[in-house]
Amino acid sequence: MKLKITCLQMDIMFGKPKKNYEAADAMIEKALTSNPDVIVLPELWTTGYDLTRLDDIADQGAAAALAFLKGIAKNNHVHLVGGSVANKTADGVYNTLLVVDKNGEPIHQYSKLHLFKLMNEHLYLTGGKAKGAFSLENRLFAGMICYDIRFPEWIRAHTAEGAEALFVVAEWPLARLAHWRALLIARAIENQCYVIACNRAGSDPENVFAGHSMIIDPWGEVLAEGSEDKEIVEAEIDLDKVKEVRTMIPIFTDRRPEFYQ
Ligand SMILES: NC(=O)CCC(=O)C(=O)O
Repeated sequence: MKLKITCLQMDIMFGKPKKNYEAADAMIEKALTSNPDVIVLPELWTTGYDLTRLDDIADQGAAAALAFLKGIAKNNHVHLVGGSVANKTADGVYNTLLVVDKNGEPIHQYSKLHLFKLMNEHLYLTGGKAKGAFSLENRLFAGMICYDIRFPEWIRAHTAEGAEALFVVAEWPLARLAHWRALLIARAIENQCYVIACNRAGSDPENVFAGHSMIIDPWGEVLAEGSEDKEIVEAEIDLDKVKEVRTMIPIFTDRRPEFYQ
């Protein structure tokens, strides 16, 4: 089964949701001209890392982001891995990834499990408590958020249950670009899955971000990679290749988890 994937490597205006909705809308309009099956947005794309102002700018129950994504998905018949947003709830603000299918139905939410202390997430955000697997077109995927890719056991918990592609939404700084590339390629090779990673471009008061959104196949080949600038990164993936690679080198049957604890 083939899917055309488009990553929106947006620049994100610090703490300016209205401007970011306008920017996303314009970029989606452009991306739709190549008829993608799935459009992916980056991490915290409505607010950026303006964490000290979350009381004012976080999205109550992710309602505004969901309304926006639902409209785009339904009007254009396109699936959206709608990045993540600062999601204000009764028990705290979560960094929540949103998935809306091409009928405009919100089918999945995943809140970032591992909070990144170097960017003060632990001071302002609440860590998620549930897994990131979801089903689309009858195939199993997993959604992950940025720092999560440093936890191979967390990714494996999803691929061992059958996830064939990993969507990673991110605000990954340029200072650690080498880690970003190596970790994503390693996660693809060791899990024999597609990795579709959408990072932001641009900068905020603390960081310059890396861009370099990547689409990697289950053999570890990079199918598409962005530059450091704002751009659209696209590739076609063929999910049948996952089975091919998993049959050639059968790590999921050869692994011996009973010895791993
Ligand atoms: N937004 C993030 O989670 C950044 C993670 C990161 O930069 C890292 O090095 O890990």
